[in-house]
Amino acid sequence: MTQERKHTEVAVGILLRGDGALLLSTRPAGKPYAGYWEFPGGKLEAGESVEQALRRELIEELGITIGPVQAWKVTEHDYPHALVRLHWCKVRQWQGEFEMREGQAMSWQHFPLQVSPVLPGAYPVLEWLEQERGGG
Ligand SMILES: Nc1nc2c([nH]c(=O)n2[C@H]2C[C@H](O)[C@@H](COP(=O)(O)OP(=O)(O)OP(=O)(O)O)O2)c(=O)[nH]1
Repeated sequence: MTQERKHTEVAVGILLRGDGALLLSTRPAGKPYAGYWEFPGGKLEAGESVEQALRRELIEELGITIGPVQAWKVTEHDYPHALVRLHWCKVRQWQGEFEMREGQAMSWQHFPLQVSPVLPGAYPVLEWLEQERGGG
């Protein structure tokens, strides 16, 4: 019998600064793809909405409290470790000082990105963001 792989639901934040820069951070040691650059976020816990998960994850990972969350796109990526459904949200306001609570590195980036490698699940969204900026 074939079994459908169950999706892992993930909330991902695209933090946009006034000058158009976006925030990327590295995946902590011990996780799949450790050291790869990604947008901050993480898996939904039981009973959580995308927005609730994103608020929780950004406090846990970065120490910031986010303002309005704009649901933007939904993508899927099939990794060896998981089939993920990524719920991409734009965030333009937040409060608090950035603290890398999981030992990550962070970087505000413009296109073309100056960091690599980036998680493959983020490629489509990076392309759309770049197009929005008239970059190609
Ligand atoms: N945060 C984030 N995850 C992404 C991106 N692109 C992408 O494919 N993913 C995938 C990688 C992981 O399989 C999944 C996120 O899960 P995770 O392991 O980082 O989440 P988590 O912080 O809740 O992890 P955990 O340690 O609590 O299990 O989504 C991205 O840009 N940001």
